[in-house]
Amino acid sequence: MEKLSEQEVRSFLVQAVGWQLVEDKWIEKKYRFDDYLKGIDFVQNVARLAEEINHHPVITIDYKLIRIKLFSWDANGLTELDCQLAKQYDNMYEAP
Ligand SMILES: C[C@H](O)[C@H](O)[C@H]1CNC2=NC(N)=NC(=O)C2=N1
Repeated sequence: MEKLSEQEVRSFLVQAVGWQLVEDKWIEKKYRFDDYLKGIDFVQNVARLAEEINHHPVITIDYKLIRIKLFSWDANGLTELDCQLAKQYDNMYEAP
C-alpha cells in the first residue's frame, strides 16, 4: 500500500462529508443513530467488511454515536484503501 501525500489526503477530505483528519494521522467520522442497536448493526457490518478485506478501523461505540478511525499500519500512513473504506462506510450508513 502506497502512503498518500498530504495533498492527496486533503483533496479526499474536501469531498468526503463528515470525515476529518485527527492527530495529523487518522481520518475519522462520527455516525449518529437514533437507536443503540442500529448503531451496533452498523458496527457489525463495518467489522465484517474489515475482515473481508483485511483492513481494520478503530471503532468506538458511545451509546448512539459510532466513531470510526482509519489508518494503514503497514504503510504507516493513510492510503487509498482508507479513503475507499470511508466511502463504503458512508454508503452503508442510512442517516436517521
Ligand atoms: C497481517 C495483517 O494482514 C495486517 O496487519 C493487516 C491487518 N489489518 C490492517 N488494518 C489496518 N487499518 N491497517 C493495516 O495495515 C492492516 N494490516
